Amino acid sequence: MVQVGINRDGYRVEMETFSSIEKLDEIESVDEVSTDRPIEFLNEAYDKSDDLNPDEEQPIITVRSANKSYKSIGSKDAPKVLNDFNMTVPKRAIYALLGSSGSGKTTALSCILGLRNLDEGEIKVFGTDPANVAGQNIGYMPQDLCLYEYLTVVETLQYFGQIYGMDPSTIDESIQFLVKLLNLEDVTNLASTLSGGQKRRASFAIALIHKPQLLILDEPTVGVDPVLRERIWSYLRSLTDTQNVTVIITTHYIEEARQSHMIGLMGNGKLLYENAPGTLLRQTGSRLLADAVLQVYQRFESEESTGFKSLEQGNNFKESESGRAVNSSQNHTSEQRTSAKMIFAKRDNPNLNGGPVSKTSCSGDGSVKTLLPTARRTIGSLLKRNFIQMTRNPYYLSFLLILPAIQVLAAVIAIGGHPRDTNLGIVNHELKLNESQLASKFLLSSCQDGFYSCRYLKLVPQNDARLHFFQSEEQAINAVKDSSIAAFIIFPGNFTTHMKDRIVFNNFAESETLEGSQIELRRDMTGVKSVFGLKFNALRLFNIIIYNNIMQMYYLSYGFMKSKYVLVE
Ligand SMILES: Nc1ncnc2c1ncn2[C@@H]1O[C@H](COP(=O)(O)OP(=O)(O)OP(=O)(O)O)[C@@H](O)[C@H]1O
Repeated sequence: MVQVGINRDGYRVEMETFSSIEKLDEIESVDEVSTDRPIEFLNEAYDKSDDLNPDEEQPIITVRSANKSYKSIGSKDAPKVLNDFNMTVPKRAIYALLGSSGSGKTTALSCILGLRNLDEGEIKVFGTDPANVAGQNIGYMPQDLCLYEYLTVVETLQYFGQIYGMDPSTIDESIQFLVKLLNLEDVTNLASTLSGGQKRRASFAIALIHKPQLLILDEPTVGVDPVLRERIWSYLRSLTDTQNVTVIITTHYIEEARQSHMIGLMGNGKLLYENAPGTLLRQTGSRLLADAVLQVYQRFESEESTGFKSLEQGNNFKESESGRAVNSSQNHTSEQRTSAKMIFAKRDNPNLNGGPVSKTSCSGDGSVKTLLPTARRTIGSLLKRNFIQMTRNPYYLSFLLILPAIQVLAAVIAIGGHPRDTNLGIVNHELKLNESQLASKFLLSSCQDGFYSCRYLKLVPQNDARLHFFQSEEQAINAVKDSSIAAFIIFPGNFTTHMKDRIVFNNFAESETLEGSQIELRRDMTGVKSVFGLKFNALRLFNIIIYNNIMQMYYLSYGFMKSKYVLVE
């Protein structure tokens, strides 16, 4: 089948179209185009939309009275981006959504995809809420490209194929086809090195890779040369004609929308007109779709400024048999009808706007048995993608490698490491040291092992702490204040006796016993670094002495220590 298009110089070009993967080989010579016929031939060749027969019985998407605004924090009255927006996309149709920049096309598409929620209104996709539609059934090409910088085009396509649960041979087959279709020559190049047009084509390929039932394409032909653009449209037509696919496409190239089955014109968040492009051409008496669309907008603007007019008042569009007004649907509410501003002709085909919607079956039955392999594949492909990305990005990789070292360093700087040569005070009420003993620097060797406090202190490694004995807590606090010691430990009088009682009576021990079997660590919190380490160390020693010497025998748990802090100003 010969398809006719227009080249950059306004000349007619011809090329063969194809409708399936098998036929792709036949159209490899897309460069062999004829440029010898002027633009006049174009209109006739393009104007095929009325011959098309999308399955009008089954709208695949219906949008009713949709309202949406982007509310930012603090702003109460954000303008409506979708303002009582209605839309009906028949099954197996190419639906071109046209409108000026900022008219709300992308917003409408993102709501249809379930990426954004409406403020009011209803959207049905495959007869259900968009949130319930399985990803496999939809191919979406966003305006912002969805490529991974450090993956090649092939790897990206493989990744998405796996995510969609395709088997490797089908993925390869699809990739081969899409490479030819979209002239993706440099498929082994990283996405970051592709030109803008190449990136768009790769993004388009991602939307097509899993052969979805519904394609939503946000300006797929931007930056694509006219011959390839024509080829893309031919392919979309073949998908709708032969493979039951439905396409919604946005474009700023109005003439190319002649190849769609339906056009929807958006303005100020409303759908102003919805019909076959051929019908619009007839209604407006235009030869170019751009002229016809312009007339619609002019009419809309004049009605906006003069107030609403009824259809009969000043409608100079020719009526068409199949023409239909977007907002005058019999299925719409009276409020919707009141809000209709642009009415071209009566709607003769009730099937287009409403009726039951068939629900496409999702792949798999949703049971754990079928979900598990899919989940495994998805996790596998995610891991593979992350691994490739990581290994190709030297900065990221080096960061990942040194991250644990940075974390350890930060922890050491913040809380301090193992204490070394810390001056540790001891107030041991068990020993009842007198002034002369303290003055002559009481030595640990004089501490008798019968006291558990002595056993404890003998476990303190000499490198970690130098012990300084004090008679009272006040003396120790003063030492902390003048920085002679960083912390001190208090052993209560009869510590050993209370410890033994506690072990014997366990949960039935009296509060005096519980109090008397605790040691206190008081620390100078102005030097957070060293005292954190001290606490850990003191606890560890306490645990060792108690556990090794006593508790192990009775199978008791430990945790008798409490700490108090001294803040030195
Ligand atoms: N995330 C957002 N937050 C706030 N405002 C937004 C956001 N996205 C879009 N808008 C605003 O909503 C309006 C419609 O944007 P939208 O992208 O839907 O238009 P569009 O018709 O797709 O435009 P274009 O043809 O240029 O892509 C614009 O005024 C835009 O600034």
